[in-house]
This record gives sequence, C-alpha cells and structure tokens, in this order.
Amino acid sequence: MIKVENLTKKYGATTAVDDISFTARTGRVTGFLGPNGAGKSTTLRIMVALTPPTSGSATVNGQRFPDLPNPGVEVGVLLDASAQHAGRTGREILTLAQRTMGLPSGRVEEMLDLVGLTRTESERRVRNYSLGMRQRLGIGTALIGDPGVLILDEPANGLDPGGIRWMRDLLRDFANRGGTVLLSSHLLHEIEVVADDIVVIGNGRIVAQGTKAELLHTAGTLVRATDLDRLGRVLAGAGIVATAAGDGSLRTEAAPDRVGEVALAGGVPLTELRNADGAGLEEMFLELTADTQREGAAA
Ligand SMILES: Nc1ncnc2c1ncn2[C@@H]1O[C@H](COP(=O)(O)OP(=O)(O)OP(=O)(O)O)[C@@H](O)[C@H]1O
Repeated sequence: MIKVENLTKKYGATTAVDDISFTARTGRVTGFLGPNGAGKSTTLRIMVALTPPTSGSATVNGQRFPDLPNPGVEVGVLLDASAQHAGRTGREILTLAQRTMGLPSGRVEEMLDLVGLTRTESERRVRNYSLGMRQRLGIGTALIGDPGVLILDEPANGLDPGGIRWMRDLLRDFANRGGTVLLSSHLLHEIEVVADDIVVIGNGRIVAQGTKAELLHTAGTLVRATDLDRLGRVLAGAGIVATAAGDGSLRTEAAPDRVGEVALAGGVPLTELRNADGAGLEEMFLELTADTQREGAAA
C-alpha cells in the first residue's frame, strides 16, 4: 500500500504539488492521471526519496522509502526509462540490480524472458535501445526483486500497441496476485483501461479520486442533433432542462428513452443518444488540459 498525506512541494514561487492526499491500495491498479506539468512526476519522485517534500509525507507499506532496508525487494520503481546508464548493456543493468539486492543470479535470465528481451538484445548497449526496449528493461529492473509494490511514471511511453497490451496484462496480473500498482499517465484512455482506482491531479491539486466505476458514472443523458437549438427548444417544451456541453452535445438529467421520445415527437433527428457515463470525467479532464495549455501558451 502507498499512502500520501498532505504532500506539498514548492519550487520557489511554483507550487508543483499542493497539499495532496491519496492511497494506492493493495490488490489494485491506481491510475494517477493529469495533464503535462500537473505534478505527477514530482509526487512519484518524492515517494521514492529522489526529491524532498516541502511538507507532508509519502509511505510505502507504512515506511518512508529511505527507511526501507532493501527497497528494491519491497517496491519496484520505473520513473524515467531513458535515465538508465547508456553505456551498459541491458544484461549488465539487470545483473547490477540482482547483485545489489542480493538475489540469485537466475533472476536476470527470468527478467529478460519476462520482458521479452532476446539474448542478443540483452548484450547490446542501452544507448542503442529503442524507447520501448528501455521501458521493458526498466520494468525488468523494477520487478527483479519480486516487490509487492510498483511505482511507474508513464510506463506506456514509447511502447507499440502490442507492448502496451503486454504492459497492461502484466500490471493487471501483478495486482490480481495481491500487488499494489501506482502508474501515472497524461492519457485518460490509458488509465481508463487498466486502473481500478483513479486519482486525477491538475495544477498540483487533486481534483477527483475514487474507483473507476464511481468516477465514470455520470447520471443522465448525452444527446446530439444536427440542429442543436431546435432540439433544445423541443426538450424545453416538454419540461426537460438540457445544457450545452460545449462539444456539440446537450446533457440532461432525463433518461435516454424519454429524451428519444420527445425528440421523435418534435420531429428532431438525433445523431447520438446515450447514457452520459464517462462524460463527466472526460469533460473535467479536457478542462484541466485546456487550462494547462492556456497557461503554457501564456508562458
Ligand atoms: N526541479 C524543478 N524546479 C522547478 N520547477 C519544477 C521542477 N520540477 C518540476 N517543476 C515544476 O513543477 C510542476 C509539476 O511538474 P511535474 O514534472 O511534476 O508534472 P507532471 O505532471 O509529471 O508533468 P509531465 O506529464 O509533463 O511529466 C511544473 O510546473 C514543473 O515546471
């Protein structure tokens, strides 16, 4: 289990992480979702003691990372696959990890098999690896100590679709066997397909958190028509309050079948009619992303 309590990190006038608290639970994949610059990497770096917090704490299995006697056998970490020593071979990197953690030498071969690096690839220097191969090697290093907790920053970066599927299955299986997985991403879809729990961060603050089911469930209906004004008038005429969502659709608390009936009776052809599940999270995330882009453009 990973616990973050009232964590804050300031860089001069910038508050990168602003009083955040959340828990990544055992047996679950927790997705840490936020647009670029939201504070994800800073939070993960604090968890593994690469960056000191300004205030607050982060613990893994009840202990601060520096207090873990042999951290690699408790928590597997992959923050930046490109930061691995470029002059070493993949096999050398795994061997170093195996020796540092005091593990049997057979673990190196097991990890190479697990992450799908061939013997020839394992003997190449990392500077000649693709980003996808570096991610695989990084996952191997994170898993070599057979830890119960995994902390991964944007692990799907650089992986091809087959690699992304492989990573997802690996994380799912890890959590199903009782492990704790915390992974960050700036892509909603990536988190949506793999996470059980989601923590959304924007501008250093937690803006939503809960189980995937809770966050994706949005009451009401999403409806689209070519003539949105006319649809709005017809719905209003039937006493249905609908609001424009800004993406060419209307949202209403009324049920989809009622909206469909009213539109049909009013002679308005619909182009889409569905339960609004997921729309709330998507909208919130788009707003966060738009905010960040505006700030980026202003900078
Ligand atoms: N060492 C540093 N010095 C000053 N500011 C920093 C430092 N590290 C991060 N920041 C700032 O803190 C904020 C959060 O950055 P962080 O890298 O944690 O975001 P992120 O969510 O991981 O983004 P990305 O998806 O782009 O990696 C940003 O405004 C960033 O510019």
